[in-house]
Amino acid sequence: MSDYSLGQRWLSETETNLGLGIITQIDGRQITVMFPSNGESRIYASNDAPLARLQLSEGQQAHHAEDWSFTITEVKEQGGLLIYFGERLDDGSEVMVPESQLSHHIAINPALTRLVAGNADRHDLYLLRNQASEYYAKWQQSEVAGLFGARVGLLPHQLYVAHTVAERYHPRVLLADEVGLGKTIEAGMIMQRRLLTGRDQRVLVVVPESLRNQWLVEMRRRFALTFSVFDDERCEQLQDEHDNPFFAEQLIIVSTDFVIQQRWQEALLSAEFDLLVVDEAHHMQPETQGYEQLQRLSETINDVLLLTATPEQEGSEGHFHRLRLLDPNRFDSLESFTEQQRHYQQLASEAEKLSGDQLDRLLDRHSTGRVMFRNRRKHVGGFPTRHLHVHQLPAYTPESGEPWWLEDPRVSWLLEFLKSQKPKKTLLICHHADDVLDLSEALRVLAGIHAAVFHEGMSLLERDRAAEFFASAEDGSPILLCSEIGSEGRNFQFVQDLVLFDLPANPDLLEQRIGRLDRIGQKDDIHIHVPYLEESDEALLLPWYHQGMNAFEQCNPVGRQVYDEFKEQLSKAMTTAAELPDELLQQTKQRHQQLTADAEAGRDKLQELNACRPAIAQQLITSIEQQADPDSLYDFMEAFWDRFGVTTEVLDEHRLFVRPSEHMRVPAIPGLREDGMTITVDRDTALNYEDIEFLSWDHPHVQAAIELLTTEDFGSVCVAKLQNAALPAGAWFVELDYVSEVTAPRKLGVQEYYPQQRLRILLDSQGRNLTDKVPRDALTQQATFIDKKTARQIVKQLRDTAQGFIQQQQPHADAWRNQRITEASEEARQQLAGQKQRLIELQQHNPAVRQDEIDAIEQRSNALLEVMQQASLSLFSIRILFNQP
Ligand SMILES: Nc1ncnc2c1ncn2[C@@H]1O[C@H](COP(=O)(O)OP(=O)(O)OP(=O)(O)O)[C@@H](O)[C@H]1O
Repeated sequence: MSDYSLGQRWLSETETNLGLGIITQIDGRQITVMFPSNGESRIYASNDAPLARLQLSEGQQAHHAEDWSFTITEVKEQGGLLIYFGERLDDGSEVMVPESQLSHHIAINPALTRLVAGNADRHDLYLLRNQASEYYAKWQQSEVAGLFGARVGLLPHQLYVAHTVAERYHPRVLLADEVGLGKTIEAGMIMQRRLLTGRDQRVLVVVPESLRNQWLVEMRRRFALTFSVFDDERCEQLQDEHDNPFFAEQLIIVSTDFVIQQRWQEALLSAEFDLLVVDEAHHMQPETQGYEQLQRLSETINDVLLLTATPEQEGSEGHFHRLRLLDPNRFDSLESFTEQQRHYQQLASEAEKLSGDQLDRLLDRHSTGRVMFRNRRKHVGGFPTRHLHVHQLPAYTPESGEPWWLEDPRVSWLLEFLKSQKPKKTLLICHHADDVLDLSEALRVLAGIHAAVFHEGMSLLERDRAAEFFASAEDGSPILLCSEIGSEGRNFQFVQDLVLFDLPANPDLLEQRIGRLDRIGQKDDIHIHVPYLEESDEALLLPWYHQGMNAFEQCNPVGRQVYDEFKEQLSKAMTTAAELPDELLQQTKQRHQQLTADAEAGRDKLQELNACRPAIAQQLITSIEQQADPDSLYDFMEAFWDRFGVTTEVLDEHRLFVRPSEHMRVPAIPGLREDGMTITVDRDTALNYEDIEFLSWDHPHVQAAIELLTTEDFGSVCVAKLQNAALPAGAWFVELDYVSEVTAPRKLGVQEYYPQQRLRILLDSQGRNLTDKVPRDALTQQATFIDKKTARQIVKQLRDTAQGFIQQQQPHADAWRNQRITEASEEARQQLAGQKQRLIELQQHNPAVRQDEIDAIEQRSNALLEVMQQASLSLFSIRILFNQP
């Protein structure tokens, strides 16, 4: 008598992806099975059909074709058909479901489906799948996920800032490290961690036009982040296809001028960016269009990073307003902010006695605390010495009609200087673009030198080409002539000689100019040359800076304050005197010393306490170094490439070439270029060879490999052989891996509290739980390959018993999941209560703290607790180990 009846549900053993089929015809020696998932039918010989009957049991969950689920309480058979009795999950009502009414989407887990269908993969694919899942869980839970993959040296101050800021639910901070300490790198790291962990998805970067390309290149080169530059032309083109052109990309760079012109204001405001980054933010001055636009953007975008090395370059009021833009509750009045600054010294001595949360609270309440991070060279260390070389030259009176450069003694000095410099390179900065053009003409006419130039009259492309021409070691230009736009943000640390052809009156601008050379990556001492004419402005400014403030050879954090106090006297002296009056010099000196001492004991001390906590920074570095584990990463990827048909060719100890082959298991793997790519897992090699891929757990190709292995079926069921003489022949074990995770809108940031969780259960052939007694690795070491045919036979022989065991374990797995939910909920509740408390405390001092912000924390907490209750539990993989000594 045939086992088959019309209406029975069967799985195809060879094509489990067809879902659950239904017998629609039994015709002598043939049966027809229809698969509703794609409407196709298959005809099989009834004596040899590769089919497995789906028989669910008591306690299991099943899914009805009308899209509801139920828990089976009883199973009966009637005329060859199974009838399931049970309780609906949604309304608790009792139901009776003939098997023909089951959904074709198999409600049970894919691993179990494959087991039932008698399918098994190779042991190595199973191991790879489990490794991928373990690595993913580890990565998700790592406090440094997203910080592995940047092509940078691991510098404590940068990692501390990046980690602290990226951790916040909605970070809004001013990154104000001194010039050249790596604010762009910090911003990149914050972005990377937030993008990879799903906290942010859409980023808008606003930078001065002169830095647009540098940002683009730096983000690609250091972080493998591909930004798109948007300008008028690009937006106009995109307007045809998109109502809002900014939705065309996720990572966008625009220039500050683009934002200021306001043409795209409404589109920018409604483009749903998660993170706004503004470089050289000191230019955004209150009561300007730029500031207003920035303010509006910062009101609609939750996460904001403002970057400036000289926060007070345009005055302290502007600084206050930018802080206010970040946290209007904390910085509600200029008067109280100014008043607070008067007490910084007292605060600093109190703060020095505190640590951890107590310190944070104090800094938060009474200084720029949470909102501003300023690291200083002095504390970072390792910077080269700066040397000043002054060259006094006679004044001259221009003769009418002649170009000035024919007579100006600074030009002849420059020619001699360049001769003596060969083959070293020189950067020259002066204020005006006109002077740059004239000097370029002078060098060409008088000495046949082709100078690279960089000024606001050039297109962006021309500027970047000029910078490249200058940087080229073999045939590049010996000098780059820059107007003031080259004095901010650019990277020229491969140069050691800076000529200041004129001097700015603002000390912060001077610091910015020197910062082009004095930045991370500068390996040698720096030489600053100031050729100046007697009786010129520079003849006064030079001693004012040098003797008055030592501003050339040292960083000058109080320069702007000194300038504010003396600018009128200085400007008057420049119009009336040939030399700096001694009295003014002495006053400047005294005041500078005093302000420096005050700042050291007050403002700077507080900033230092906030900007980097060395023990935490060191811990982050240790975590990255330990968890990066390049050897395991390499082994894992090598096994992956091998199983998925990617060819590899060893180039040297640290470099490997990988390329898709014709025998790929899947058509394409994200992050792997079609024409192949050279990779390394070694950080130093990645820093030395910028054109090769730095593979880390953060890299898109590694992430794609992990996703492929864990979300598809590869390796979900396997059979392996044990050869253990201490055990009877035929003894067997089943090892189950469960995964629990929460699906929720990414912005809720649920993985912070409930990352993917894993549970392992090992049972022997009597169903006894041996999980704690026999670790996974011990079994893996003894396990050997079994051929596919034997594996299938074993699966078919054991699947019913194994299924029964799995069913028995369900309550245990459920209890484990519930425990995880309870723990994660408690952690979320406590942490969010702390955040709420901070705002409530602030509100007591500052009525501007809005109730809706406090409510927002409460709402997030409630939403998190709710979604975590829905954490899924799935059987991720099944391994059967069969003893054949
Ligand atoms: N951790 C690092 N590893 C390698 N290079 C780094 C690192 N940090 C910074 N750099 C390099 O040092 C230079 C200065 O960094 P960056 O441009 O981020 O500084 P910045 O503080 O933004 O400068 P500025 O104040 O001039 O705007 C850049 O060339 C950058 O690539």
